[in-house]
Amino acid sequence: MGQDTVTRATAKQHGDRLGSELHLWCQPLRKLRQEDYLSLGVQDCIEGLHYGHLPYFCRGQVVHGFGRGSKQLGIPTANFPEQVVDNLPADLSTGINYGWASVGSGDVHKMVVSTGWNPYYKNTKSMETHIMHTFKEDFCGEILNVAVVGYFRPQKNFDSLESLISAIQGDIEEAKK
Ligand SMILES: Cc1cc2nc3c(=O)[nH]c(=O)nc-3n(C[C@H](O)[C@H](O)[C@H](O)COP(=O)(O)O)c2cc1C
Ligand SMILES: Nc1ncnc2c1ncn2[C@@H]1O[C@H](COP(=O)(O)OP(=O)(O)O)[C@@H](O)[C@H]1O
Repeated sequence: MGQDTVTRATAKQHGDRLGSELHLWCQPLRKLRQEDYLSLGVQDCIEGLHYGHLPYFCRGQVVHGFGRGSKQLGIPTANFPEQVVDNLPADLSTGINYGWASVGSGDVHKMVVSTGWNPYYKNTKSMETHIMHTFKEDFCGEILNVAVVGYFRPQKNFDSLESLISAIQGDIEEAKK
């Protein structure tokens, strides 16, 4: 299946949800070569299309989370509001995914995103995105756009904060490949 097929299928699948915004998301995917697709998990995308959940596009206004990302983990994560989390499709697995993100109409960067109940903290369901970019300022209140293109692993419990941090850093390294 060629890359145009993936983006057309994606556009058809998600067109109603995102309307005219969608073509913006197809651009970074189109620029990639076949081997980049595979390393980014486009095989996952292709397989995901059969199951109807990947790639998954969503956007929402960034809200404050539980205030632990920067302070406890040293890894800031932008939280989606309840409406976005509550409207995630039932067939989108919880766990750790990766893909692309932009803030407002800014540049598109790689990202890792964690969706679920954070077994280490046992909180309410959240969807938290770490964008692999250094921002000059906090962007709480701005619109976050994400394109989830692949899946890494389920959320896990850990016996120490250090182990949780090390797992997240491993995900970030994996997403750089
Ligand atoms: C890539 C990534 C992987 C994560 N993996 C887990 C996990 O396996 N288990 C878990 O309890 N939380 C996991 N988290 C969620 C962190 O616990 C969460 O981001 C942290 O609690 C900060 O939340 P806050 O921004 O709402 O304060 C992960 C977060 C990211 C970005
Ligand atoms: N690279 C980044 N990825 C995600 N959020 C970032 C990043 N850089 C700065 N931020 C900011 O940090 C905030 C998240 O910080 P965090 O400490 O996890 O707090 P909270 O739990 O209150 O959301 C985001 O809302 C965003 O404004």
